[in-house]
Amino acid sequence: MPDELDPTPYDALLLLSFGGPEGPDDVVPFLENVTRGRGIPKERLKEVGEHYFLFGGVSPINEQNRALLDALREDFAGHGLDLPVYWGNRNWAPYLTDTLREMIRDGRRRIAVLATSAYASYSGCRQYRENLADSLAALEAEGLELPRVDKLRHYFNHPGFVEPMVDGIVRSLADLPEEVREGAHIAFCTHSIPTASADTSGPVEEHGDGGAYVAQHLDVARVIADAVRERTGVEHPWQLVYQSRSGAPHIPWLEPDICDHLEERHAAGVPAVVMAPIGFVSDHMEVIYDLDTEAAAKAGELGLPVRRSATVGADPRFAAAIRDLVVERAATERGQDVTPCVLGGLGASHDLCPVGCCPARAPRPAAAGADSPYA
Ligand SMILES: CC1=C(CCC(=O)O)c2cc3nc(cc4[nH]c(cc5[nH]c(cc1n2)c(C)c5CCC(=O)O)c(CCC(=O)O)c4C)C(CCC(=O)O)=C3C
Ligand SMILES: [Fe+2]
Repeated sequence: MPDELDPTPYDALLLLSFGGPEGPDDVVPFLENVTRGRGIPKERLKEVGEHYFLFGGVSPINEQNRALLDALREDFAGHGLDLPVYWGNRNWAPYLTDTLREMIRDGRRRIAVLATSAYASYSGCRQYRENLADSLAALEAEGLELPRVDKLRHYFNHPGFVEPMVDGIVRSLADLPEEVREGAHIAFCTHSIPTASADTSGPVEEHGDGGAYVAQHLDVARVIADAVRERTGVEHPWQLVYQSRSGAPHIPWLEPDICDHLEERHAAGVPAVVMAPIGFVSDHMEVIYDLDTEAAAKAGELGLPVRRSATVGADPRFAAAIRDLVVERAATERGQDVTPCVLGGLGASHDLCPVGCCPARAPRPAAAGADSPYA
């Protein structure tokens, strides 16, 4: 029997994700959920709807979360961590409020929350905390006694998140034709966000332009590029690039876009590019459409060989990293000294988001942070 790991004070883990449509009839209501009050142009929405219809109206994200749940349950059972795992989404069933209601009915009082977003930013952090606050408010209005929810730290620099991505890039390089392999560049890809949200994603005084969002991506990209060099013996030049821009054209978002980057690299004589989607936890629509479909088509037009490396998905090392994050935070909450497991130069990010961290355009209640209205 493995040693028992102590999850005290936690009595459950909640996997908190985005959600996605599971058939053609789900697409429009899903997009309405995503974009409510977000000021996204109608044209952009029609276009994004088409991306989903191209895949039969099914986003892969829910299946991937089910696979991650299986991996987590297997990992916890195999390591003597007795902690039930639940799943709730922001934008599609199972909805967060329904999952939290079920958790309360099951007697869960202190819940660790893992969001399927590895980096700081409004979209990846505070928006999930607002979703938690909204759900808690709804359940309080139903007369239920609220549990305490704690959001686990950003895990972009956890080895269990980084190592599977290194493997994936090494595999993608090996998969390129031999004559272009050595000269290949790596494009580390992540979701573009408005530059104003990037700048406020963590203290600009500390991180400079692009805030914590850009700094965290650059830090992990450097770690991955170094590890790839160690594995292949080749120095592959790299750059952080962006994808999936939405919003109105006059609002500045992070650049360059991956498609422009491929054009620019091709013009500069670069023989091949590996697109490494480090901003995403699994192969969801942003990856299978924006990279595998759109950017791959652009590369095809250019005659530029490209490969897209794997996301962590349900890799057992990622499940083990999540176990580590739970056990680490549990020990911290019990007042013990812990040494967080991290790579790179930034160190472990905060357990508790400080007041005003990654702000929304209009202030709204957000749970699981220093400015939470809940215990
Ligand atoms: C940083 C970030 C992540 C990564 C972190 C994380 O994973 O959380 C992410 C993930 C995701 N984004 C997703 C889908 C969408 N995001 C949209 C819109 C937006 N995303 C934004 C940012 C991010 N998004 C932003 C600033 C907007 C503009 C509107 C707003 O300010 O809110 C829209 C509206 C249409 C469009 O404009 O594209 C859709 C449909 C899906 C599900 C995919 C699937 O179904 O497989 C996932 C995992
Ligand atoms: Fe998004």
